[in-house]
Formats: sequence, C-alpha cells, structure tokens
Amino acid sequence: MSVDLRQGKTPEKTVFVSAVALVDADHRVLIAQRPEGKSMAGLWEFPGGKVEPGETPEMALVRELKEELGIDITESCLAPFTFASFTYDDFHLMMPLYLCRVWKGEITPMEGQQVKWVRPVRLGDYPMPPADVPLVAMLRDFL
Ligand SMILES: Nc1nc2c([nH]c(=O)n2[C@H]2C[C@H](O)[C@@H](COP(=O)(O)OP(=O)(O)OP(=O)(O)O)O2)c(=O)[nH]1
Repeated sequence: MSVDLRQGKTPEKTVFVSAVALVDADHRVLIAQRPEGKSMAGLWEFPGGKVEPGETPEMALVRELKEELGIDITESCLAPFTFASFTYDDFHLMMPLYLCRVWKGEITPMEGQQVKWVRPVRLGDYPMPPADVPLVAMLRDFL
C-alpha cells in the first residue's frame, strides 16, 4: 500500500531561477521592476533569470547580469545566501539567492527596466513576487 504524501497544490513543473542581491557600499540592494508583457509585470525583483540547460546557477547569473544590467561579475564573488521555494499556480519556483558586492562596469538597465538601490528596511515599500517575501526579511536581518 502506498501513502500519498502530497500536501496542497501539486505543480506540473519546477522552474529553476537564479537571483542575486547586489549590495553597494551603503548596504543598499538593487531591485529591478519586471517590464510590461512579462508575468508579474510591475513587481520588483532581484536581478536574475531562468537557469538554462547546461548552466549552473552561477553561470546563469554571470550571463543574466551582463544581458540585463551590462555588468561583469565573477562566479567567485557570488556568496550563496538563501533560497526561495514557492508554489505558484502553474509552477513551483526554486530560486537560490546569492549576495554580490563586487562587479565591473556601470549598472545600465539594458532592457528598459527600472532599477532602484534600496535600503533593506525599505524593501517592503516595493511590491515583490510572493516568493521573495521571506528573502526580504532575511536580507533585512542580515545586512
Ligand atoms: N529574476 C527573478 N525572478 C523571480 C523573482 N521572484 C520570482 O518569483 N521570480 C520568478 C518570476 C518568473 O516567473 C521567474 C523568472 O523568470 P525570468 O524573468 O527569467 O523569465 P521571464 O521573465 O521570461 O518569465 P516568464 O515571463 O516566462 O514568467 O522567476 C526574483 O526575485 N527575481
């Protein structure tokens, strides 16, 4: 006899996304606004994106930060911080969040997105995806 261990919603797929909190010298964190046309448009998020087949989460961030913000980071500067594991209506999100304090180049929104440097205590002023809520609380405690 088998036991059904499922609890609550059972998503069809798990999506693996990698995200980073860039932290500046004043301990502020960079957030970016999801553009029109994307899911969860208008919400503020940590830079990053889906991990493509054959990529590690670190490789995905090196690629995404170049594509989205025009900056160069090195994998060794990515410090694992925490992760989100959250069930949306149509998928389950697994998202490691790294901290990064060192990068090369000027932050330049490459896709027309709004970006903001925000003190951790003020992150709650910006609507973020529900998966990010516990991450924000941890950043507030840590930074
Ligand atoms: N980059 C990033 N994505 C996040 C965060 N929180 C959160 O729920 N997500 C979700 C939103 C998206 O469903 C997914 C990231 O996908 P993506 O940004 O690479 O791809 P996309 O815009 O094409 O996504 P989609 O429109 O296909 O959903 O992770 C976050 O803090 N940062």
